[in-house]
Amino acid sequence: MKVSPVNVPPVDLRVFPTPQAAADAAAAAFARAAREAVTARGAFHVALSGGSTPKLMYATLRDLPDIPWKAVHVYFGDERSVGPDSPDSNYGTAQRELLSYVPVPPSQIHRMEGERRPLEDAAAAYAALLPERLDVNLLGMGDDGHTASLFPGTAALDAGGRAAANWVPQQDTWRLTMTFAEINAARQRWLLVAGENKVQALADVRAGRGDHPVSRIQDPVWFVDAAAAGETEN
Ligand SMILES: O=C1O[C@H](COP(=O)(O)O)[C@@H](O)[C@H](O)[C@H]1O
Repeated sequence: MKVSPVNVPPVDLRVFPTPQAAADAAAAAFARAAREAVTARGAFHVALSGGSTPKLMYATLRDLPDIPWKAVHVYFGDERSVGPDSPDSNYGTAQRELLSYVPVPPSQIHRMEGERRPLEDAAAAYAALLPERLDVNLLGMGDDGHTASLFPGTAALDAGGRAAANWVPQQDTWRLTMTFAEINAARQRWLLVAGENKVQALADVRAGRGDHPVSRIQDPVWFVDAAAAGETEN
């Protein structure tokens, strides 16, 4: 089934001069959203993304004051089919770069069990532990326009439910991923995107071209560096 892009202009796209400036802005937004959610509902439910882009944001976040970490509940938008100690684990990256520095109670950190087999059981278990509604879903975008582990042409693009196991032929591997239904049910969706290698996919999305999975995210806030936005000077 072909779904029309939904985040074509006008979109909330914020462009920053450097990857660090984009990361700092996303970290500041995280701190603000956490305080607001805790004030309003007593907890902040946030899903983190994988890949390398969020590392700068994590490094900023761990030093920001006034984040109510004890009321933060952490989830993941996707995971590789590996255990938590693998260098490829999205949970492992978040643990090393952020969670080991901040006082989030371990019982409030909910990783996807990438080592579990069959992987469908891990997806079902994850769907069952997700909160009623995430406050913020922090996502990234690959240079092929994938987001979470929703890659172009893969079955999970059209999966129902909240989480799915997804065969990704481009990577010759299985992944765990939140579904678009779950991503779009969050109160807010943020895309943190940096690097020249993302420029074509982002230009396509902004122009409403192609069928990039990331285009199915409804009303995202984009935190983008100038290189990804194609705004660097020659
Ligand atoms: O495979 C993945 O890729 C995307 C983008 O990663 P990046 O390294 O280019 O930042 C990421 O958002 C996703 O969570 C991850 O598993």
